[in-house]
Amino acid sequence: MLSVSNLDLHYGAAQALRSVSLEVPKDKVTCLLGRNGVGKTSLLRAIMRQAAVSRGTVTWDGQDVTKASSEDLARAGLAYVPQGREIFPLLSVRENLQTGLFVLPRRERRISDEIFELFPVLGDMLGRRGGDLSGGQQQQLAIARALVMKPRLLILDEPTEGIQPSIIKDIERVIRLLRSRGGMSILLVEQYFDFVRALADSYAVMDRGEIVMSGEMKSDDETAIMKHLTI
Ligand SMILES: Nc1ncnc2c1ncn2[C@@H]1O[C@H](COP(=O)(O)OP(=O)(O)OP(=O)(O)O)[C@@H](O)[C@H]1O
Repeated sequence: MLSVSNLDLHYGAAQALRSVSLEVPKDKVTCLLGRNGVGKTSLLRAIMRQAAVSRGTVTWDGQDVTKASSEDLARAGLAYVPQGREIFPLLSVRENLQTGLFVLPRRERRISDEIFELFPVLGDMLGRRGGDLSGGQQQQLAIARALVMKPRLLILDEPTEGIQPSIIKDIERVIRLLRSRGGMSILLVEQYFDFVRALADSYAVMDRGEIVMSGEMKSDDETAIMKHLTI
């Protein structure tokens, strides 16, 4: 389980996270919701040690990882798909996928067939340059590259952003499959509530740097959640 307690994060004088606490239970899908600019990405970057916190702790399976390196976190089973995907545009699809292999023991360093069962389109495009893929295909590649690492926690930052509906459906199908298979926790950041409604086991809503609501995903809470997502 990932456990975040009382995180504060500042950009200069501006405070982006205010005593944020969040739990991501084992083998469940937890969704972090909130409007633009409320601090969702900052929280993910703090967890992944891409941004320095001014207070608070992050533990993973009971170990304090607040000061671990990004590489240690990857080896400990955390994989992060950032917003905007950040695939390598000049590398081929195969080479992009191979960049995820470094965290695995040497004898396990191969891309499993399962990746292409989840994302058949990537199997047809192995030699294509990442930068030549459509936005939706790049998102699939970014998720696949994270899955190559065989993570125990998959962190996805707005995977539906700017993606066409048919590929959103594909990504939803993959998350549903990973969830039903077990062995992986998922932390999904979204603004698009319709996407998470049926996928999430639990949720947290952020507003202005704080968690303002959280709990199990129940239809009773939808109206209150929506209030925080609309302007
Ligand atoms: N590197 C940075 N330097 C200064 N301010 C930043 C930086 N990154 C984010 N911010 C500010 O911190 C606040 C939280 O931003 P953050 O990106 O975490 O929000 P978000 O909820 O993920 O929004 P979005 O959905 O647009 O990504 C915003 O006011 C943003 O302008």
